[in-house]
Amino acid sequence: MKPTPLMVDLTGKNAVIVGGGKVAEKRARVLVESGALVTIISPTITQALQSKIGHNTIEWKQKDFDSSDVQHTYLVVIATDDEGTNEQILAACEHVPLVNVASKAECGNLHFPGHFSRGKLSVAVSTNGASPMLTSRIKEELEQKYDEDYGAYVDFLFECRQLIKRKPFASDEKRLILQALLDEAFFDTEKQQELRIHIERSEEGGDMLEWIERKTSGVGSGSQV
Ligand SMILES: C[C@@]1(CC(=O)O)c2cc3[nH]c(cc4nc(cc5[nH]c(cc(n2)[C@H]1CCC(=O)O)[C@@](C)(CC(=O)O)[C@@H]5CCC(=O)O)C(CC(=O)O)=C4CCC(=O)O)c(CCC(=O)O)c3CC(=O)O
Ligand SMILES: NC(=O)C1=CN([C@@H]2O[C@H](COP(=O)(O)OP(=O)(O)OC[C@H]3O[C@@H](n4cnc5c(N)ncnc54)[C@H](O)[C@@H]3O)[C@@H](O)[C@H]2O)C=CC1
Repeated sequence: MKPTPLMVDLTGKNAVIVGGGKVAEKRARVLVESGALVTIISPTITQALQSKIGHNTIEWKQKDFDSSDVQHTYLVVIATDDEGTNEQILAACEHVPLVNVASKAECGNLHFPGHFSRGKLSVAVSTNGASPMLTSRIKEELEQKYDEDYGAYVDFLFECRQLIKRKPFASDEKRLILQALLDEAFFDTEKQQELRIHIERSEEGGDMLEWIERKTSGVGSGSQV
């Protein structure tokens, strides 16, 4: 497998997880959050999974796997603790677009990276299966650096960018303004509010840049976050 990081929309897609253990539990959480319609095929499931059945979008078929379970599905997670069964499931998945093999990741075409979100910011870490523990450590470091408050800051950047896109500024000015918004001064919510108002009123890119320069330590001064 030669992995390519992509963002994928799974809303309303059928996803089958075979196995109901700890790995199935982790994958079910991610898939339900992404809006997929999840079916678990397994004779047993964990307590945590049991508490989710019937709510949101998880269904449980309490049975051993057979090949009809993976017809008409977009994504399959193979996560039983029986290697022979896992191989049999993989053989039945030829037509399935996305397949994750929990016990032998390189046999499928889908990996689950270590991942967290802060509002619109999404951070995913992968070592291409070399060391899940290193992934976990790097993810934890980044979670501390980009803490819970970061989501609101990314929302602010999103809003400003939408406003700036609609302005008649020259494209190089737009670029400089978008870059200047990354100055750490704009972590401050009062300054964010002032800036929003100023962008709304402003018709001149040059003036806008001068105003930002006065509010921050200067465009391109290296204090970007
Ligand atoms: C390919 C991949 C996923 C996939 O797509 O299935 C994969 C594959 C495998 N993991 C295995 C083992 C372990 N995985 C963890 C933990 C995590 N594993 C995660 C991701 C990934 N693991 C993907 C690649 C990520 C990358 O590219 O770096 C994390 C980050 C995210 C998550 O799982 O949600 C999560 C950290 C949670 C967090 O902090 O967020 C631990 C440690 C623990 O549990 O504490 C162990 C035991 C120690 C060890 O073995 O290292 C085995 C062997 C199984 C066996 O022995 O049978 C395989 C199979 C193989 O190696 O082929
Ligand atoms: N990718 C990853 O991050 C990791 C992968 N693994 C691998 O993932 C696999 C699953 O691990 P865990 O969830 O910890 O195992 P587990 O033992 O907690 O759960 C296994 C599940 O498979 C079910 N099962 C067994 N035979 C079945 C069949 N014929 N049809 C349907 N379901 C069946 C069992 O009822 C049970 O619910 C193992 O092969 C393990 O090596 C383990 C740890 C991490």
